[in-house]
Amino acid sequence: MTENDKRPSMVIGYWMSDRKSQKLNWIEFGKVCRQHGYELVKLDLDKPLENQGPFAVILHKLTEIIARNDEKAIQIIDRIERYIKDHPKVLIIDPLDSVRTLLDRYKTYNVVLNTTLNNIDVFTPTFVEILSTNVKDNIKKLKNAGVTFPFICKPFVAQGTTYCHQMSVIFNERGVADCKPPCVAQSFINHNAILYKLYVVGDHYQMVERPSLKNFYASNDDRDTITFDSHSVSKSDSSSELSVLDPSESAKGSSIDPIKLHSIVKTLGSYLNMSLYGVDVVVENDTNRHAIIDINAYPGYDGFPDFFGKLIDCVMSRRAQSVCSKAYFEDSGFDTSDSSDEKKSRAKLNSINQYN
Ligand SMILES: O=P(O)(O)O[C@@H]1[C@@H](OP(=O)(O)O)[C@H](OP(=O)(O)O)[C@H](O)[C@H](OP(=O)(O)O)[C@H]1OP(=O)(O)O
Ligand SMILES: Nc1ncnc2c1ncn2[C@@H]1O[C@H](COP(=O)(O)OP(=O)(O)O)[C@@H](O)[C@H]1O
Ligand SMILES: [Mg+2]
Ligand SMILES: [Mg+2]
Repeated sequence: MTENDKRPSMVIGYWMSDRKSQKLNWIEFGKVCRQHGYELVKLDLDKPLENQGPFAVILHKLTEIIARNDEKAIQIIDRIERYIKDHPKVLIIDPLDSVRTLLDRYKTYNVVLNTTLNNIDVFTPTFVEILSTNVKDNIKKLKNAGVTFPFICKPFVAQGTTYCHQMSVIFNERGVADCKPPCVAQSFINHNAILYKLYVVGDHYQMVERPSLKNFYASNDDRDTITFDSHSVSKSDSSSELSVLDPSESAKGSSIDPIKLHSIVKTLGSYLNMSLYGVDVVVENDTNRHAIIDINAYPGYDGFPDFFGKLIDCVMSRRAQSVCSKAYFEDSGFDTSDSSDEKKSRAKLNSINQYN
């Protein structure tokens, strides 16, 4: 009998950085898993996964490896993707293609743009990708796209690198030279320095309030670009001077609309095909429109009550869904290991779900 034969049938293979598992106190999740009949096993990314499973679920935060994109990282991701392809019954939280979309801010904003959220005054501020250092061309591009001053420049890569949270606020044409391509330029939305973070775990979500950037206004060529690291502004313990409203401005609170938050979660979950994600929302002063400014794969969940309880619940309900849909389509003669059939089956399932 080998080590693997002794294991219970339901193993959750997981990977995240040691830093993240320590922060989450991940050992406790092992206990929760055992109470629900699962065993939690950390993946050894340097070895074939075949010898480490069999896995019922793969749960991961691989953003930093996907974003690294060097030879070794590519090899690791290839190995994982091959395993997933060869074992179509393994549930993956979350699919790597969905995570890749969220690693690219430009793609992410386009996803939001194409949802129906606009109908309920939830929007993504006007944005454009900046790929060149040619200031004249960039000014033209910004104008054509309708990006207005001030705007915020964000690195293309959204997560998993040291530079991806380095941003700048640009006030005038002179400042356009400070854009560091490849980046996304996005109109700045004044929101009285309050950020709402929506943390999502499957069907559960929680909103927490965080500090954010103060209101900014366009300024003729006299105002210099502000550069900042977002992690020094919008963490629960941040106290940046960039969050202090000017004395002339009243700190009237914006009113967050719980129905809008609910719609954001219900809508984005299916568009993104993600179970573990976070959405940053700001409420525009005066209009009260809700702007989605950032979406993060597997965020920090700081302040999320009973995170592990909700996580195991999410794993179990996603498994139930995927077992049911696979069984249904195997009965109907679909080859669920064939990705084109998988797409067809998903489309069919979606149409069935509309009637349930
Ligand atoms: O560690 P935290 O709590 O700051 O979590 C980070 C998230 O913060 P949040 O929970 O939204 O306040 C953070 O969200 P923001 O982009 O800061 O809004 C990222 O998701 C970050 O991921 P990565 O390290 O860039 O891959 C997250 O970092 P990881 O810990 O997941 O690496
Ligand atoms: N369009 C915007 N308008 C106003 N403030 C913004 C906008 N986009 C980002 N911010 C501010 O910048 C911070 C970082 O931006 P975000 O897109 O969330 O990047 P990160 O992935 O680094 O968290 C936010 O927490 C918010 O304070
Ligand atoms: Mg953010
Ligand atoms: Mg982010």
